[in-house]
Amino acid sequence: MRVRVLGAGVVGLTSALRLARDGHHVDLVAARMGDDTTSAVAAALWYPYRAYPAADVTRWSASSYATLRGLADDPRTGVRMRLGRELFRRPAPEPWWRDAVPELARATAARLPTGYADGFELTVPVADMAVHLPWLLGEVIAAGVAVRSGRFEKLADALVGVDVVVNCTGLGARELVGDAHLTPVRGQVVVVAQFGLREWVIDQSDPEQLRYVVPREDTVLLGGTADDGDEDLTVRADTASGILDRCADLVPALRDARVLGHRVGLRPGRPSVRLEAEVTDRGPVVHCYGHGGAGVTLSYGCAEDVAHLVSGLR
Ligand SMILES: Cc1cc2nc3c(=O)[nH]c(=O)nc-3n(C[C@H](O)[C@H](O)[C@H](O)COP(=O)(O)OP(=O)(O)OC[C@H]3O[C@@H](n4cnc5c(N)ncnc54)[C@H](O)[C@@H]3O)c2cc1C
Repeated sequence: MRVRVLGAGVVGLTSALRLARDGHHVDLVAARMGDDTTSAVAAALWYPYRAYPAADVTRWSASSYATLRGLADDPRTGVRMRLGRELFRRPAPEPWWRDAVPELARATAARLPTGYADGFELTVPVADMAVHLPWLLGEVIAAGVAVRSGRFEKLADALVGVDVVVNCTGLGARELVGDAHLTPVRGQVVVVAQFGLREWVIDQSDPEQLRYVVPREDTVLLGGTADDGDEDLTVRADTASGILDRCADLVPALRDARVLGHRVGLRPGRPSVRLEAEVTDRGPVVHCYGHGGAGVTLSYGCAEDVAHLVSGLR
C-alpha cells in the first residue's frame, strides 16, 4: 500500500520504519524534524508515565522494552540498558505496569537515601535522543521512506495520492483533527555534562515537583515539571534552579556539574492514547498520538499495532 506518515517524532519514525520493513511504499511528511520535536526533549527513559489506558500501555511498553533492549547491543543506536531506582517517601505497591518488565526488585535499605521509605530497582532502556532520533531517521531513509518537511492543515489534503495516512502528529493533532481531548503538559529539564553517572533515579512523590536524573552518553538530564495546560515554551530560571536543587538532593555530585543547557517540551497529554483506524470520506487514516509522558516507552510497541491496522485496511 502507499502509506503517508505524518510526523517525525519518535512515534512517526518508528511507525514509518515498521511499515517500510513490512513492504509498504511509505513517505513521511513532518512540520518539524529532529531537534525541533518534543521527542528530542524527552529524557527517553523507558518508563510508563502519564499514558493510558493501563492494559494497552503495559502491552506496548513490554513490546518496546524488548525492541529497545535489542537495539542496546549496537552503540550507534544511542540506546543503553541502565540500572536505576524509583524512590518513595512511603511504602509503595508494585507499579501498575509491573508485567511490562522482566525483573523488578525492592530496593534494600542501603539503597534508599535519607527521607525515603521504599523504592524499587530495575534495568531499563535509556535512549540518548541526540543520537537515537538521527539514527532512527537514517534507518527510515535506508528502508526506502521518502522524507520531506511540510505541514498539513487538513487530513483530506494528506490523503491525496496515497492509500492510507498514519497520523503521528502528537500534540499537533489538536489542530489537524480538532481533538479537544489533547492537553499540553509542559516539561522543563536541565542538561548537564556527564560526570561518570551510570544509574538513573526518579522520585515523583510530588507530581508537580518531579525529581529525575537520567544519564545519557555525554550528558545527564535533570527533571522536571509536568504542568497541565501550560504551553509556554520559554525556559524559566526559577524552575531551572528548583530542578537543580531537588536533583542534587538525590545525587549530591550534581552540585558541581557543568550546566550545558535548558529545554522545554510539551507532552501530548490525552486520557488515552488514540491508536485506531478511521475511514473518512476521503480515505482511511490510522491515528497514533497522545502518548503523554511515555512516547519513547510506547513507540516501538505502538508501531506494531499501527502496522496491523494498516494491513487490515487492504
Ligand atoms: C521534559 C520531557 C521529558 C520526557 N521524558 C520522557 C521519558 O523519559 N520517556 C518517555 O517515554 N517519554 C518522555 N517524554 C514524552 C515524549 O517526549 C513524548 O511522549 C513523545 O515525544 C511524543 O512523540 P510524538 O512523535 O507523538 O510527538 P512529537 O515528538 O511532538 O512529534 C510530532 C511530529 O508531528 C509533526 N506535526 C504536527 N502537526 C503536524 C501537521 N499538521 N502536519 C505535519 N506534521 C505535523 C511535528 O512537526 C513532529 O514532527 C518526555 C517529554 C518531555 C516534554
